[in-house]
Amino acid sequence: MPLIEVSNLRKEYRNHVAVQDVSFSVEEGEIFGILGPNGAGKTTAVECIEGMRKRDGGEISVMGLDPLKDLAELRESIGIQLQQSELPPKMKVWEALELYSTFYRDPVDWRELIKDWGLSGKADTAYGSLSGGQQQRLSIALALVGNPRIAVFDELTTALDPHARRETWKLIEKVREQDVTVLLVTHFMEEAERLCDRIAIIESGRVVALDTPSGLVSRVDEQQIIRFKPSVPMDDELLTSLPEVSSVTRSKSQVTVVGKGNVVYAVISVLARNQIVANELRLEQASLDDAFVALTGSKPAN
Ligand SMILES: Nc1ncnc2c1ncn2[C@@H]1O[C@H](COP(=O)(O)OP(=O)(O)OP(=O)(O)O)[C@@H](O)[C@H]1O
Repeated sequence: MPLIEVSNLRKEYRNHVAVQDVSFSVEEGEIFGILGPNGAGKTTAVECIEGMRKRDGGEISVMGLDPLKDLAELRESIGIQLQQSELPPKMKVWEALELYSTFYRDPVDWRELIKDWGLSGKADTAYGSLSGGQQQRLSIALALVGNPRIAVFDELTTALDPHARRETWKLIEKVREQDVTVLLVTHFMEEAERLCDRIAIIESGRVVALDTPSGLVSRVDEQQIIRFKPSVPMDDELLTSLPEVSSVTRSKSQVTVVGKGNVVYAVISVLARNQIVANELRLEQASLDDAFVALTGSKPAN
């Protein structure tokens, strides 16, 4: 039985529908990703699962519990990451952990969490004096202090530099190794590809695709991507008029053509007929970025 089951979730804010119709299920032990452009409804959907917001329609079951009816019970089993502004800057690491321990019936020993999450020696440090990475580790430790079976991380790495982001990925994997199922909201394609067993891509409040990272990529796999720098200025119309070509975009002097079937032959032939040489020609396979663009029409975050 799935640990989390969401069916036809709907949530409106006044006259704006943030989540139209979202369904997915999360199996025990998974890192399940929710990916989508800004404003797609990702945070609203997970907040309905956590019981932080009341849904307007659909069904949610978290370990058999309904967030609308069984909130107190649910809070015992779901660890929610701390938002940046939630702790007073002068609160010490041990004070935060001890305070959070009092919220739960069966907390783990926070002294163990301090060791596990690399905060030894920082117990007496004020939250505001921790580095970004240390604050992130404390945020994870606080999510785990109630000994949850599920942890929800929403944009955990957004504010971090690429190095700290990669360090945090190791921590998220470590959370899973401790038998905690992870629901991960992210903007980052690389993060989703690296960490998630399955990903739901949400756009405009709907799930537009749900699959493993490689399953998502294979949906656009028959697409081919050709990049080159034309030897002379050229009109995009030459390429967009080809039936094999689905899009032509430019970045500085580079032309990127996406198409299907015999698109490589078609493009090279039309360039040759017009005496255009394709310099620095590269052919690429589809990636999760391309899948995201093809499925949502939006550019992924870098
Ligand atoms: N409290 C609120 N009141 C009114 N509208 C809201 C509220 N919270 C979110 N929205 C709107 O609902 C839509 C979905 O927002 P949500 O934060 O769930 O999206 P998201 O996919 O998490 O976006 P982001 O990636 O930018 O965080 C957006 O149009 C947003 O402006």
